[in-house]
Amino acid sequence: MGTTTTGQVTLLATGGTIASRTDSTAGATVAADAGSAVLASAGLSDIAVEVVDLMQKGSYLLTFDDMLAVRRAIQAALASTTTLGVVVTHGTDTMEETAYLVDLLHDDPRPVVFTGAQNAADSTDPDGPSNLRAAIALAVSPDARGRGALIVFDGEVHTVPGTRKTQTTRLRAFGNPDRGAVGSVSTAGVTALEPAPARPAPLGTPPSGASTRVDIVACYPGADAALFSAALAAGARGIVLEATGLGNANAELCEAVRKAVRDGVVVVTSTRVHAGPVRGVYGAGGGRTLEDAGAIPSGLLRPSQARTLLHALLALELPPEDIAHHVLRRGRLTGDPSGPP
Ligand SMILES: NC(=O)C[C@H](N)C(=O)O
Repeated sequence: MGTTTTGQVTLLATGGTIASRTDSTAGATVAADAGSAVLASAGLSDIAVEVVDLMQKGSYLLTFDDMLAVRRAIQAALASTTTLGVVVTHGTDTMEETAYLVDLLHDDPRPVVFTGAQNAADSTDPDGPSNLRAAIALAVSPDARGRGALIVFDGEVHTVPGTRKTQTTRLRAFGNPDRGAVGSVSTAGVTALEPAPARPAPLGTPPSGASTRVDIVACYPGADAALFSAALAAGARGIVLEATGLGNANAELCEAVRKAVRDGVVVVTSTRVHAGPVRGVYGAGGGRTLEDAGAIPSGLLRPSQARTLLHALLALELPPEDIAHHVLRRGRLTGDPSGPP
């Protein structure tokens, strides 16, 4: 790897395809390997790695509180002054949510690097070992300090806001359509990163998010307010709209949003479009009407991360004005050219 280090990396294993094998009788692929097996697959001998087995799950099974458990395990690892950085092995489906929650709360200069795999550990061409080698190289790199959480996958390094899973099968699984990758890690473990951007102050860590319900409601041609109302009836304190285009809905949904906001529910408008900011431009049920109804535009955050942010802010019991401030500010942090953070 070419890096001389004193200290160790903590490998926090949570499951995912990087730890998965296919059961020949059931024919299904499930998380099966402990962290020690995941580490052994990387074949590293020149760096001390301490393995912590936190869970063994496909990331599609995780709850908000599982993600908070990842945050707490990172804090515990960083309590040791000899820990240089933390690598989290994680399923790819919801890595963008866990990494974003960790990034929002991270209050230490040492790096937390998320990685995983597209091909299972027992496949003919597993990508987990090379991704893990890159993640460990990044975790010990002085260049990675002060950047919060990072995602490394297929040699690319991403800051977390705005980054998401963009491929179901190809090895380059993650992308940030608005700002691109911020660096790379070579197969020899050499890291090259753009200068670190300024980071906002970390949020406090909520004790739990289990009693805070936040739903995502999709907008599409002909959508009525039935699903939005069902979310409210189920107890949602926050709703993220996966709106169309610049962040548009329709008159019926806007009316439902107006009533919900009046009742204290926080509504955030995101979009189903790949890239670009949400903007309140259109009336008659569009994004401008949604803003008038009290919905907060998510900037460049897509529904998965807008929901994670809203969940954290509501679990922290912040007042609605503060929630709006955080959503507006952090929605711009992914590189929206329309304004400074
Ligand atoms: N590639 C993956 O890791 C997908 C997996 N099903 C997960 O999210 O756990």
